[in-house]
Amino acid sequence: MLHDILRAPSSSTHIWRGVALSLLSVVATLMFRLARSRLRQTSLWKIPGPPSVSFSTGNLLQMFNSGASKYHAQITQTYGRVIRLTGLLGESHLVISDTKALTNILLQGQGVFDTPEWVLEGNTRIIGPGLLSQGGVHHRRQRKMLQPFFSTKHMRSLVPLCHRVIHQALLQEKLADGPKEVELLDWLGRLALELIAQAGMGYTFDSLSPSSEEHEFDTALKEYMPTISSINFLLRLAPQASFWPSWLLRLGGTLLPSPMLHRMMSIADIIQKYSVQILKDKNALLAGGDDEFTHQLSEGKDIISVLMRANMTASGEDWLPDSEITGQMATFLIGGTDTTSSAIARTLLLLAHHPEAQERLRKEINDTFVSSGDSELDYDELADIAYLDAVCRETLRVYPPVNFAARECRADISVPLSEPVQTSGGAISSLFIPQGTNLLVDVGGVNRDPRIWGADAEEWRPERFLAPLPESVAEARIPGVLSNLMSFSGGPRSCIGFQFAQLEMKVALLHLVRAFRFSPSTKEIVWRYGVVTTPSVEGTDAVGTEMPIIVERI
Ligand code: HEM
Repeated sequence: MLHDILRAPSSSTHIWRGVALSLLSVVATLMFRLARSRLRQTSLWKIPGPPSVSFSTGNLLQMFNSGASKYHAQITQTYGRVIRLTGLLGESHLVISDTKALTNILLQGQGVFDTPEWVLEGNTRIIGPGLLSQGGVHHRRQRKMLQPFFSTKHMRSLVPLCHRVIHQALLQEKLADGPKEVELLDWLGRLALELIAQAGMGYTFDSLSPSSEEHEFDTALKEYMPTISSINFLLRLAPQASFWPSWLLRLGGTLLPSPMLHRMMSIADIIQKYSVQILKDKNALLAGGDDEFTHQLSEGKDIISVLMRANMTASGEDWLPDSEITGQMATFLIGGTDTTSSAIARTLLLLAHHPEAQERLRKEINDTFVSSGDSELDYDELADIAYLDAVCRETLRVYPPVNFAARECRADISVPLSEPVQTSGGAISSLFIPQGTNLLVDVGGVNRDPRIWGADAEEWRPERFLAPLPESVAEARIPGVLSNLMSFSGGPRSCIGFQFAQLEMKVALLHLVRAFRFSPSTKEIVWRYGVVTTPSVEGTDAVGTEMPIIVERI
């Protein structure tokens, strides 16, 4: 048919001829780019890795599905610290847990390794221009501007707010009696949402008041991670559409027969709608004068309020457009909600399965309250509860909520390895990474590496952090922003909220473990692998997340 169109003499077919030629040139360009990138990557073919199971999707379906944690553990065990996976149409991906290579990759600087274009483009379309969507110099500028809000000094000032929000949450009726089975994940999600909304934006969604119905925003946030994980493949095409206007992209998305993509589009709309509404409300407060502004929940000291106030007198490149402020809000809500609720949920479930650890933690918490003599603990008193710190670290080590950090190599480079890797072409002591290669920083691979942590690396044993760690841990020089762990990644793109996340975990566990005893429900909990690992009940649908647990007031 294409042949007929190209040969058709009639002038009425000129348009069709033009369309066909354009299509041909797009396909030819894509084929050329594909061939060039595959040729560039031939040096990676000798790297050990599982055989590809599909010409079109390689190993990606095995690696990125909700039950992939077993596959992930199996390939790490079989192929070691540098693994080649096959991606779309024969593309090579590297999964790396070699700490020397990771130090070079993560700390190298964003000129060489940065978040992949497809992730940045997808985030821009879904979240807006926040920290998770920016690369290179734009990212550095935003990061520098936001960093002071995540400093230890600022964290100290947030402790009273965290206590207050958690007390408010504990007044919620369904946790008041017991023993009874409670779906705790939803509650933890609302808690994490309120904490980041109040501390980061001086705003409340009121999602903790006893009478509040499930807010559409809570639902959207809860479904965000499972939904985005399930459209991973489509997002990889995002850079091809980077020049498309939003309306055309939306039309294309609507026409694609993918219910999960449609759900993602409505989640993005809901997040956008509320971010814009929050900014509008705050602008109204700001217009009411300084008094009104400082009477917000955060007394005007939250990140967004400070940015807005600075914006009033800013000019040139210091001035932030509304889209960047709302993009930042959406970034914090997405980056700081599911991750934290998943970490607290995991810790409580582990404590439910390890009653002796739960008792020990409760005793240490109660002893600290007695010796402090205060009704509330400050930042240093919290930090001094050694077992609480050990429980949080060990949970983040064995069960990191985020399994991978993604990077794309922007220039040909060789990185040194901690130990030689046996390839089909002989042993190599440095790894050549061609430009354009996608990498997965294997967070769990480092955190649970038996050669670093010992033979019991897979075991949850908080006591390991109360004694000196094996020398192999220091020798590994793990490049994580949280010492010895990769759970928050490392380098200029590491988790900016890592101190806040730990503060939230500690304050939540402090009050929950003091007031309630937790034991496992009879329902089997499975942890679904995705951008963030989330709990659900065995046999329920792919985006449903829940964690029933038995709660009893002490
Ligand atoms: C236990 C909870 C959390 C975990 C495990 C976690 C983990 C991570 C990881 C692994 C990354 C990717 C880093 C990379 O690509 O190298 C990240 C990025 C990020 N996280 Fe977290 N996170 C948590 C909580 C939070 C919280 C509470 C916030 C609050 C604002 C937050 C905000 C962010 C942001 C904005 C980024 C992007 C940083 C950038 O690109 O510069 N996270 N997080």
